[in-house]
Amino acid sequence: MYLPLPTPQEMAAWDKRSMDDFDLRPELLMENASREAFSQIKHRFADLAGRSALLFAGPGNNGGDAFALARHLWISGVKVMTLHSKRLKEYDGASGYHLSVLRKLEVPYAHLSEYNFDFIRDVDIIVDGLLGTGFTGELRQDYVDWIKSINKMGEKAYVISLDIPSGIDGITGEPSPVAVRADDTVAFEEAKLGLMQPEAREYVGCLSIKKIGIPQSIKHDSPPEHYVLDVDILDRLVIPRRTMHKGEGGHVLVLGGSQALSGAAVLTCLGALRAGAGLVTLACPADLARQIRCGWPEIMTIPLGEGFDWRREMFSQLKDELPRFDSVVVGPGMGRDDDTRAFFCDYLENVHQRTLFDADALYFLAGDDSLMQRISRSSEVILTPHPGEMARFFHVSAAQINQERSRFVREFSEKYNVNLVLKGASTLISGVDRHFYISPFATSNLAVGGSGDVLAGIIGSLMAQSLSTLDAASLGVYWHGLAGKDLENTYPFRGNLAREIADILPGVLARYKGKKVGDRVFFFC
Ligand SMILES: NC(=O)C1=CN([C@@H]2O[C@H](COP(=O)(O)OP(=O)(O)OC[C@H]3O[C@@H](n4cnc5c(N)ncnc54)[C@H](OP(=O)(O)O)[C@@H]3O)[C@@H](O)[C@H]2O)[C@@H](O)CC1
Ligand SMILES: Nc1ncnc2c1ncn2[C@@H]1O[C@H](COP(=O)(O)OP(=O)(O)O)[C@@H](O)[C@H]1O
Ligand SMILES: [K+]
Repeated sequence: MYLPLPTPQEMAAWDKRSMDDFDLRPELLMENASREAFSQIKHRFADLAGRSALLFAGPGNNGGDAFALARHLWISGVKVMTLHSKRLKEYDGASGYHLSVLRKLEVPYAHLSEYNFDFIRDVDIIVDGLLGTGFTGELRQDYVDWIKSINKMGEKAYVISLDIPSGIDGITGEPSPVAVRADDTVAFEEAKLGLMQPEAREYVGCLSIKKIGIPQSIKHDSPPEHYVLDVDILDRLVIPRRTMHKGEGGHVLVLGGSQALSGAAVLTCLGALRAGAGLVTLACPADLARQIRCGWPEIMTIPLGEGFDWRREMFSQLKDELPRFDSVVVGPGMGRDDDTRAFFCDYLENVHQRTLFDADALYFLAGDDSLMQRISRSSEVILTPHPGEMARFFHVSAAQINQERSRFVREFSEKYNVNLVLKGASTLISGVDRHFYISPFATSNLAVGGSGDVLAGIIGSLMAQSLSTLDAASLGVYWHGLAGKDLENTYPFRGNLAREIADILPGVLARYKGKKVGDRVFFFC
């Protein structure tokens, strides 16, 4: 459901406790790690005997993993060359141990700085064991050159990165300034946070997570701050009873739409209906409601006042009706003028406890901290900004938000203590439980106008179906991402409509719910 995403520091603490409290020797963990990488290579190459492999072993334990792996490949008949970054006598600890076994087996090795890559013609397998979670800062120049050589050879050869592609920052996922482009990355024990950041996507290749024997209790006692959403989050949706009635599917109220932007509110309603809400009602200015009713018979309407514009007085018409709804989505296509703002302020005075704030509602909230104070510390509300909307809360640019997504989300959560979804590739969710949940999906098929409106409807629908707000957000973001990913098959060059994201939701659920994905992070390759 939620797979741990430790930072390098959190991972190092788990490693240390394995040794200190359980006497698990690092040589053993390294052996387990190398065996897992070995089985991944065997998965790619049916017959290993006679193949050639070039292993890059860095100065730390990541290099030790490469030494242990070199032994497995050698024993399987692979022509192995191990390239080490520091002098042999400088290796100690677990890496030194695995190196010594390798030397006894007389596996060929050479010092990286003395090795001439010009002589390499064809190599089948390249193992990247240069740098793992101990990498910090900017790569030194010799590493930049080695990584560039790996990537050059990798145009033809298969490249596997141990734990993390060398050069990728374990927290931000950024190449610093270059990084290995792997076909496969085998993350040991858990995927590290950086691997799930959008910046790392083009380097990681197919990511698998392989256990190496860290005791469960250690992870339980010191849980990480971040998690990635996993496919079994879909199991939160139970198969509906055959005898259910529509009221049991939840009733969502959408407050949105304006003359210029009626489509946004309709898309939110469609998202809610396709995500299984039994009833969806759109409340909007009367003339708009009349138009929408003609085109969308499934959407019920509450026509407010007269004309096409929002007015403060319209709220009195709605106030007494609010309790009959199971959730409210406010903001899509609502507009930003003063009268609309006045209506919104009145809504905030009487806010439904299960409210999702999106689009123009976020615009109003970001512009006036006193409005935010009215909903802060409400554990069942949720805000779903895209980076541009988030930027308004912090008076920075969207680019600045994207550079430090986790930091801004953390600051926001600490200040207001509400649930938050920061949209975009690798959407980030923070719950009032103070944990962070990252979506595994980056797909351009979701980058289309109206896609966020659909997401608001999905989450609103799940909130109405009695899921906790955090589960509704996590499941909604995953389901929406899965739909986008699925659309890649039909529309590899994009061109899908936002409406189609909503329309395929039930089919996507039927196809992927309960699907076993083993230890691979679904859809990452
Ligand atoms: N611990 C365990 O039990 C297990 C750990 N495991 C494995 O160990 C990995 C973590 O190992 P680790 O901590 O030794 O770090 P790792 O990334 O190999 O090397 C760090 C060294 O890199 C260097 N360096 C740093 N920054 C640099 C830069 N900017 N530019 C250039 N060089 C730079 C610096 O060395 P320096 O040359 O400066 O002495 C530093 O000392 C982990 O990812 C997993 O694969 C598994 O075997 C399972 C058991
Ligand atoms: N490259 C991408 N990868 C994954 N999801 C994306 C990507 N681009 C956009 N999305 C998702 O699509 C939706 C876009 O929402 P938003 O920007 O609010 O659009 P709109 O206002 O037009 O509805 C969000 O859920 C966002 O996370
Ligand atoms: K590596």
